[in-house]
Amino acid sequence: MLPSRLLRSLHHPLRRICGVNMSSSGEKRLRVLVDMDGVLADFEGGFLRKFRARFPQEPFISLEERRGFWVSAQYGELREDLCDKAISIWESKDFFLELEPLPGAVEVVKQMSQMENTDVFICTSPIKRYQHCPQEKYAWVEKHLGHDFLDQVILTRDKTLVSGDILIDDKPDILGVESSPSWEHILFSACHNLHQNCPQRRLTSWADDWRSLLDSKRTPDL
Ligand SMILES: Cc1cn([C@H]2C[C@H](O)[C@@H](COP(=O)(O)O)O2)c(=O)[nH]c1=O
Ligand SMILES: [Mg+2]
Repeated sequence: MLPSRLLRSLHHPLRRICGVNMSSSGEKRLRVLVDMDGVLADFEGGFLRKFRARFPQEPFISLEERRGFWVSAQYGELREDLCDKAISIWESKDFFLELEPLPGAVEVVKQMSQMENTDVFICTSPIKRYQHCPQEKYAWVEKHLGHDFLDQVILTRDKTLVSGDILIDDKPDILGVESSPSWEHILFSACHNLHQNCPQRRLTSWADDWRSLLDSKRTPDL
């Protein structure tokens, strides 16, 4: 790796060849990956509302009682057939599109993406039943963040393959084929992970100090 002062004097394509993501002013750019379900979009709230509306006679799990990432698993433990009933909710048309943004999420992502030397990408996993979900995820981003933001959407079922400095995600275990992902996983607090003692640094909500978190990952200009 070349010293950053030397890299700054190089032309842009060479900087890229050297594998360093630098701005024209010579500072290293921070790449932030932001998850969607449970971080930007209220998956848990949207699920519970639609589950109760569709299956009013069935037992349900309140948000306070949620434990573990997989909604389907906890419903299956409650009663075996409830697992498939839960899955049928997020496989339905308009489920992903109609999710409400979590408080502050849209405003923060807009602010973050306007920060100097900061690139923000939405990194989200679609379900395998693809009839509605992938298209609705794009439509959600367009609706809440605008058409231009579609350039910054990454749909993948393996986030370990995506390079970045930070991944803000509510899933405590993010696994894939890459055993050593480039990003630091910042755990976004959600009803299902509140009671878990996880090793990651947390962002407790979008009212938390996300700016300091980003700054802690910026490398000082040498
Ligand atoms: C809770 C839960 C979620 N899913 C699906 C729904 C989303 O497509 C992904 C989560 O995506 P993220 O990028 O990790 O936020 O998982 C599911 O299939 N089963 C569940 O119980
Ligand atoms: Mg998530």
